Amino acid sequence: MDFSTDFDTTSRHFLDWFNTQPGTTFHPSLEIVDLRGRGAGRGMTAKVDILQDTDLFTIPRSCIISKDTSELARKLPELFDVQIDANEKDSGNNIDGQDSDELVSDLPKSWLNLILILLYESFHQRTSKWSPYFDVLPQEPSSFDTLMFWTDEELSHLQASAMRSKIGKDSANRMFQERIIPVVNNHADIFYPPNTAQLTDVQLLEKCHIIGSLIMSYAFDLQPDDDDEDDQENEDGWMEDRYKPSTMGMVPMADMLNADAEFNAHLSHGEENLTMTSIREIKAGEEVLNYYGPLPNGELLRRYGYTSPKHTRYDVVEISWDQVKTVISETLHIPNDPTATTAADTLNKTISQLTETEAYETLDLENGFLLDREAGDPDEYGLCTTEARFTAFPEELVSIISELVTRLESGEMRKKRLTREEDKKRFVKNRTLTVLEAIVRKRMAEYETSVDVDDGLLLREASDGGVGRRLRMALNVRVGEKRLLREALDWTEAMLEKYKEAQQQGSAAQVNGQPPRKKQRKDNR
Ligand SMILES: C[S@@+](CC[C@H](N)C(=O)[O-])C[C@H]1O[C@@H](n2cnc3c(N)ncnc32)[C@H](O)[C@@H]1O
Repeated sequence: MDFSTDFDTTSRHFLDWFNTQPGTTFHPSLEIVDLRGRGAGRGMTAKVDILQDTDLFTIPRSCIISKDTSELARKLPELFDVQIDANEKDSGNNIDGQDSDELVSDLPKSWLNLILILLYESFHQRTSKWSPYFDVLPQEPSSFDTLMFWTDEELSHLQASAMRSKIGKDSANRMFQERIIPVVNNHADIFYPPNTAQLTDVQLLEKCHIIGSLIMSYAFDLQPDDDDEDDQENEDGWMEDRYKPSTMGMVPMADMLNADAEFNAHLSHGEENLTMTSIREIKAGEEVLNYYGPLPNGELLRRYGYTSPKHTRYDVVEISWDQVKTVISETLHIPNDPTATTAADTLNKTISQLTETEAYETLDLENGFLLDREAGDPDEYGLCTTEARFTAFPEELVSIISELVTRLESGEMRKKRLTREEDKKRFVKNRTLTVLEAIVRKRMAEYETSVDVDDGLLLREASDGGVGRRLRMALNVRVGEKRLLREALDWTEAMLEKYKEAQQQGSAAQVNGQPPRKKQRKDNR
């Protein structure tokens, strides 16, 4: 069988099915295309130029798979009536920035509901009204490139990226075993069609991972109605289409769009329908693109299984508190404290005293710190018009290091006879920058290869595709992080240089102003 014809036939069946659903619309200038050649699966392109503000397609809410439409919710209403726990309320689907173990145990009810619904619907796929839709959805582990499905060897190519600790496979297993598998087994008569073999727990667990990953990369949050929800928009008026507190659902056709940091389509949520609209002109042959939010490439890879050069502007590097503490202990002069046995004790004591103060008591050091760029938001046409630049370290990080310098190096300041407030401030700033520089260098050293080596590998990939898709994406993530560290280092060195100049000018000003006598005599000789 011709592989691509099969792919196109499945796409066509899906489109035909979509067009026969009551209330749907699909603009005749659009087509579903095969983008596997560039690792992007199915996507949608414009056949001719499409004007801004054109309705591209409309999906009635009745066509969405959710608790409002699935038979499962009617057959087992008790599963869906459960009140949302206080700690789940408004956690929405926002799983940003959480570590793996918190990640899944806190999974909101809307995710759990949709996992159960999709298990039910996929078991009844043959008779389901969504059958042609299921045919275009990935249903095998091999269809996913999200980090959950990478081998340890593949993950090792991410080197020192914090993404490796954010996959959460163990906690996902636990959550599926505790909150999904027993429900399916206890209601096997409903979940499985008559005369079908039940899955073993091992098979169910694998299926849960597939469905969980499908939801992560395909599902939408269903806002009640855009008109009622104006206040949920961010400053630029962009509501990201995922990860908001609400019901989750699978939205046929909307999820056939790929996405990028620059995009040209937007999904609005009406009372009866969801409508995808062009937010600027889409030229013939151009891909129609949605927006997943300002995600760094590592996060894009974890959730969606791809990386994009346009998302590099949102790249981040995590710095753990342990790393900060190690550098502080290696860089600052820790004074002798008769009540502490070692320098490490003195440092710990100083940190405890500091974090007990009002200014720092709410700071959770164990969360670490995030380096990123000032990247701005896409404009109303979905374009990123400002250059993304590293402009500062996180305020809390700078503040805590400055405080520790002030407390730990007061003896150094005395030794240097720094009595004027401005001299002390300059000293603290300088030492803070020195610590920050050392932190960045240490973090850089954790990656096994340099940017140059990685660039060489990426060049090889570009010329002969030699390194493979997953290694290329891992390279994109780790190179992006290293470039950000490089920018942070350049910025820090430039600031240190500025302070050095200011210090020199400061001492020159002292000489010109009220110079110490001894020095003046010496200079005059
Ligand atoms: C909502 S689906 C989009 C349709 C999908 N391409 C398909 O074939 O079904 C999201 C998935 O599409 C892929 N994708 C989305 N945007 C992409 C892009 N810019 N480049 C490559 N793959 C992309 C990723 O695999 C992602 O998990």
